Amino acid sequence: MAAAGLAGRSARYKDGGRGGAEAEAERALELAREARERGWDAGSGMKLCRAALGVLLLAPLGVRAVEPISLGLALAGVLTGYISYPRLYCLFAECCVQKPNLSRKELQKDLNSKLFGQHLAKKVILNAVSGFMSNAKPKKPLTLSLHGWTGTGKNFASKIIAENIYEGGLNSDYVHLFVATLHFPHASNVTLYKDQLQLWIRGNVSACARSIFIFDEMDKMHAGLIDAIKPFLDYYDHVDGVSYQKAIFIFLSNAGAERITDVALDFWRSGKQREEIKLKDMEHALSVSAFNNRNSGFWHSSLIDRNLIDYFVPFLPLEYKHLKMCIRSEMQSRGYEVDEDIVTRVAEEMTFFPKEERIFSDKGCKTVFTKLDYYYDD
Ligand SMILES: Nc1ncnc2c1ncn2[C@@H]1O[C@H](COP(=O)(O)OP(=O)(O)OP(=O)(O)O)[C@@H](O)[C@H]1O
Repeated sequence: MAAAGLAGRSARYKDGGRGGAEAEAERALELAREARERGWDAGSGMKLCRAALGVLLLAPLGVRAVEPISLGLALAGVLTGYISYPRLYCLFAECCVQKPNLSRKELQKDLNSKLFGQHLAKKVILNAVSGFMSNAKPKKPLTLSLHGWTGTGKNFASKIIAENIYEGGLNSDYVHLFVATLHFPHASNVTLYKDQLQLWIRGNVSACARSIFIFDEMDKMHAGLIDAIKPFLDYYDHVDGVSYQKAIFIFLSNAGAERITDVALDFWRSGKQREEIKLKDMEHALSVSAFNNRNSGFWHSSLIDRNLIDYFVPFLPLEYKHLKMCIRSEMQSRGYEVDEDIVTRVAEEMTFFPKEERIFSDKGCKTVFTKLDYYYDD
């Protein structure tokens, strides 16, 4: 039906008399508008508009030499094909909701094979993200707050989530990363940042409802700034005509890392496996410590107060055996054969805490890769 309607529209244009590249561009724009009305996302609409612009730009380069009706037919055919078969279009260009049915299995496989020593984070992320993505009408956006010691995989886990939703992962047009010290450096500009943040998020969610926003260094964000996005995270169907319910917000922070370490240390000292640690052993404590920590971007934040964060996800400090796993994985990704002797030597160069027991790496897996360079410097 849709294809017939659009084909009919372009057939009528053929007799319209103007011909030429301008008219083709107009037709393409009209098709783009119609595609948008039919519920296509704005990102794809924009790309169709760009296609129209392309025709206009090609005109002076001799495209006019092509017989206008054939050109029109070809262009309309391609555009109609794109509109009738969005997936076809998405084979060639990035689309909003590129993988509409996120594969729970793929996400699970990625988390299991890539993220080491984080049984709690894996479980929460898998259930939260796959459940949210399979819900056609979520009541609010998904909000995850990832907490833990440096180098334990918070950014890495966000990358895995992004890659399972958009092929471009963190480089996708629909995934946006904010780093507190880079994007919001000056305390005196908080009011300005609040306005900019709202505008940026509103613009991007209007273009793609399934946008992903990652806020790194939440513990360095000026208090109060993050509250600017509270209306977008709440249970509203629309805010000023825009629905935020399909977006994903991920907050990363070191706040609460001491609390997580204390629990992990208690388990270790009492001879229990770290895999026995349950989410309930930490989740509440994490939200309280983020809320009460003056140095946290969540300090007295209404996002916590109003229960708008869906999950507080603890990242456990990494042990010697996890560092070895990171090193092996890096060797494989560089195409080297795993050399256990080098793995051990690199892992032993790292420093561990607490001083007496030396259990947890104080930089997580963060610097093991540069240390590896030393052994392959030939
Ligand atoms: N648990 C882990 N499993 C596998 N690799 C990891 C893990 N933690 C860290 N890494 C590796 O170390 C790199 C740095 O980790 P990442 O940036 O995710 O740490 P982070 O927790 O975000 O640290 P920070 O709080 O300092 O920002 C990752 O890109 C990844 O390669």
